[in-house]
Amino acid sequence: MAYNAKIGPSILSSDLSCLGSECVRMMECGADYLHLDVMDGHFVPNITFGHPMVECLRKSVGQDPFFDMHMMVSRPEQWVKPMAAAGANQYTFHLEATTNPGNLIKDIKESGMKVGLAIKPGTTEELAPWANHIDMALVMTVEGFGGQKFMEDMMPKVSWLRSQFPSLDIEVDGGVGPDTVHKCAEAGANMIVSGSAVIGSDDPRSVIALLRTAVAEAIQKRSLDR
Ligand SMILES: O=C(CO)[C@@H](O)[C@H](O)COP(=O)(O)O
Ligand SMILES: [Fe+2]
Repeated sequence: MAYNAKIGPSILSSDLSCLGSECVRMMECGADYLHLDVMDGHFVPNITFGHPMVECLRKSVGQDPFFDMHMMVSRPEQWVKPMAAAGANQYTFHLEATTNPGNLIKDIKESGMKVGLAIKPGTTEELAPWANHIDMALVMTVEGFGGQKFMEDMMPKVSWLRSQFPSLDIEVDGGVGPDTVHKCAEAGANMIVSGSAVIGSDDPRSVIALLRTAVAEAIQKRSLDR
């Protein structure tokens, strides 16, 4: 079991006029990484930001914070090099957005980034053939934008992936917070994206600690059960 509990606030839920200081605040509150949602208004209905913003953020927060780029874009191939140059650490693309995942995985690795592969709620076992070639699988637990209700019916997908790929980093994203994290952790997710529940809280440090404890306890229980 090579994976750890990691908590990544989705900074889209923060005051976007202060993104740099919000990123720093999340890291100071104990975040393990930062989850940055890129939406192009085509693959999903909303628009957020692109690589110029990531470049500014990297300059503002320094080299340390790990940027997990959640690329909710059509044609993810076109942003690999710009995102790598801007300072992204992991490029998480959607399986639904490409006809050639193998080439894209290769390009991402050659650009020096880790590879994340995301699936929308309607996509299931299509991820499996790629699981041994990626660093992380992202199981979406909402459709398309922040602040929505957690889809518990995605948990069998997480459990199945965990049973098949015992060492893979598995991330969940969408509606995850103190009320829903236990279900994710028990199913086998170890990377937790949380936007509104962390950033909207008066005490983000405590929420991050609670999320991490829930995942760490589930990991420990799983290792004892083996
Ligand atoms: O990718 C997405 C939404 O599509 C997310 O990263 C959300 O931004 C998470 O926000 P919450 O649902 O946790 O508020
Ligand atoms: Fe996301």
